[in-house]
Amino acid sequence: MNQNRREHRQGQAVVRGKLVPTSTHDQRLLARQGPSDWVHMDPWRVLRIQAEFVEGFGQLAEMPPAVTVFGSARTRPDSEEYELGRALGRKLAQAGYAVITGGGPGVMESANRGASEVEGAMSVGLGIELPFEQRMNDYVDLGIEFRYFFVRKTMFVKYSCGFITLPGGFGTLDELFEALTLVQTGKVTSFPVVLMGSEFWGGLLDWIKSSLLSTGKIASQDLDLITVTDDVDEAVRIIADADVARSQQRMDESEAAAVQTAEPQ
Ligand SMILES: CC(C)=CCNc1ncnc2c1ncn2[C@@H]1O[C@H](COP(=O)(O)O)[C@@H](O)[C@H]1O
Repeated sequence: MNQNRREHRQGQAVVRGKLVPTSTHDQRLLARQGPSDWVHMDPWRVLRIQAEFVEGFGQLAEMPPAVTVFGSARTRPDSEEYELGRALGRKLAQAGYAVITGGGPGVMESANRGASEVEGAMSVGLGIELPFEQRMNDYVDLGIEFRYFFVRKTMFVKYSCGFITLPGGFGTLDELFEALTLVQTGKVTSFPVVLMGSEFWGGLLDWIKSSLLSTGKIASQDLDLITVTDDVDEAVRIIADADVARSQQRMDESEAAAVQTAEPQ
């Protein structure tokens, strides 16, 4: 048997050899030009997208409180950043959090690896179908493969109580700024966004202040949405403090609702 045949994961399926497609589901969905039969299939595609949401929600419904760790797919296992991600995954798991990543290599692998080293902890990978071969890293206990980036992103936000971002490239920046926009616009509340690596992120923060803040593109309180640290313990503490604040807020809200119901109309 040929062990070197090309392999590709499509949702729950694995295809090999000549069945490996030349494009991904995301690419086909986003392609605006081309034969018109693709366009006519879009309404049907919605059902597949819907199924992906159903599958994701179903698989993740029983998750304990979780934290998502983002960062470069290209970080090497012998680097300091990898060690940082591994230590972070371990500390988050020791604090009782499940660790969610994109399930890929680099920082994702390091955080999953750290979590997997803690007895009883849960290490989750939410993978994405990409045009080139890749596989879920070995340290994932629960792995779910998504066809569509936007479905996967919903899962990261819905099932975690904060994001911690290590150094990364475009993918990491996309995830970081999406999280910040959701918090800034009040779509999610009490949701900490922590950047680890002050040297790496320093330049971006300077630019945010010198360009975005100084020209009024963001408000000064928006800067408070981001915390930068090099300390793994501090990163975990920020997440845990926000958790306490969120629980308190929920208790206050349900008490207020109970008082309102009890009051005579
Ligand atoms: C070697 C290589 C590039 C593999 C790519 N394999 C991947 N597998 C899963 N998630 C990914 C992958 N690449 C990018 N991402 C997503 O984008 C982020 C990293 O992108 P980047 O390397 O910073 O821009 C991750 O947090 C992840 O959610």
